[in-house]
Amino acid sequence: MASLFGFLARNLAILDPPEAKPAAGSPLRFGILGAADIGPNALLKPAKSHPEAVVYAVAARDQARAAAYAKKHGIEKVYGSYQELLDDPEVDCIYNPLPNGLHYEWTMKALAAGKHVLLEKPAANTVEETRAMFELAEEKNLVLLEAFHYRFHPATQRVKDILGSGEVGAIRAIKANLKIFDRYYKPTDIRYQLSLGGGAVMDMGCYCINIMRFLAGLEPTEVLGVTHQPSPKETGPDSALVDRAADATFDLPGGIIGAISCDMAQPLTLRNILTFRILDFDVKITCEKGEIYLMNYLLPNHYHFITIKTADGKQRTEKAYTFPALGEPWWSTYRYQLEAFVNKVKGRPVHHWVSKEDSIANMQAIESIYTKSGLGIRPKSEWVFAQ
Ligand SMILES: NC(=O)C1=CN([C@@H]2O[C@H](COP(=O)(O)OP(=O)(O)OC[C@H]3O[C@@H](n4cnc5c(N)ncnc54)[C@H](OP(=O)(O)O)[C@@H]3O)[C@@H](O)[C@H]2O)C=CC1
Ligand SMILES: O=C1OC[C@@H](O)[C@H](O)[C@H]1O
Repeated sequence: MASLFGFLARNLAILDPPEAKPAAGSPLRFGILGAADIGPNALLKPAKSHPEAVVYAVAARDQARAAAYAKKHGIEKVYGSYQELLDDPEVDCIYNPLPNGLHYEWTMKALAAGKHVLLEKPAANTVEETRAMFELAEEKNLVLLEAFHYRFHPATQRVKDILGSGEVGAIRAIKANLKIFDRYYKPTDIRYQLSLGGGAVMDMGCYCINIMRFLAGLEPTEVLGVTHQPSPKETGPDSALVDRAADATFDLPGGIIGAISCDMAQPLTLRNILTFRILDFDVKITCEKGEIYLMNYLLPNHYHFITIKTADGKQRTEKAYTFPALGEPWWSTYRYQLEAFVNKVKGRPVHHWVSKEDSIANMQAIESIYTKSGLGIRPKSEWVFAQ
């Protein structure tokens, strides 16, 4: 009963977080590029409970759309073009949730305008673009973070700590899944458009790859095999080049085998429903002296569990919603991420981070899968950076 109450209380607070009292000094003013669907969960709600973050402006290609979004979410300033927002000197930080294929262009423009950037995953369409963005951020002494929000949550870090403790011994294999059911995304969704950087490996596989690399603490040396399903024909002329779903296996140093499985439209068959395959956000780490399983690594703030099986046949379950000295049970992955982002911009220590090298290596693994599958890497931006 107590845990049911905890679940409900936590999830109600995630939906409508308590408002923080503004801290003394000037808050960081964020501007959002695009009236994006993910904006409320990834930034607007987390900022509400952050004493030093304010979402001050939004820009959309259509000013009326930006105005409607601003009204709905209580955003002060509205722009009818992304560049106008970047030109606003009142904006300190940009949140870039544009389609993947536009990440590079608008992140480069934001950095060139002197703004820190919280950039949605995957960082860009290619490794080359990813590297260029991070190099410009370094050159300009600005913060750039690829928004792998799940990495900032205590549950993810707890799994990493258990692995590091030696309790279950060395890792032998990691299998990460991320699947969502059919009809969750419409055929017109950005995720199905090749020119916008579509594909399951880009959209969902990027998380599977990221958690595999993070937990192993190693980079894959080779893609051993890939299978993929093309997107439905009604998604557009490039559907054959846009993976609706993909499975890949990797060789990691030390003989570790990594496997990922992602699907943007898992068929709603009775078998898939009964075997819990239609919503699958889990990771299993098989080790020399046991096994760890994390159910829901993507959004563990809503609900998750970590099962630890040891060689002596014992099994226990853990949950981690807060760090010993940071967070509230209702803090979402995005709220933990915002905490780190604000601290980084303010020059303070951060509890966790996703580095430049990490983002480049993740993109490298994505490219390796697309190359091995024969689909080819996603098209690089036609926009050319001229400083
Ligand atoms: N961290 C997370 O949990 C999540 C991350 N994401 C990532 O965020 C990004 C956006 O995803 P999501 O919010 O679902 O996307 P949306 O479909 O809401 O698109 C985001 C914005 O892209 C803009 N846009 C610009 N050019 C185009 C174009 N040619 N076609 C369509 N849209 C365009 C639109 O802006 P305008 O308003 O100006 O028209 C739109 O508001 C992706 O990179 C995705 O991977 C998505 C979901 C969850
Ligand atoms: O968090 C997420 O999960 C589902 C994906 O399709 C989305 O883009 C993403 O970032």
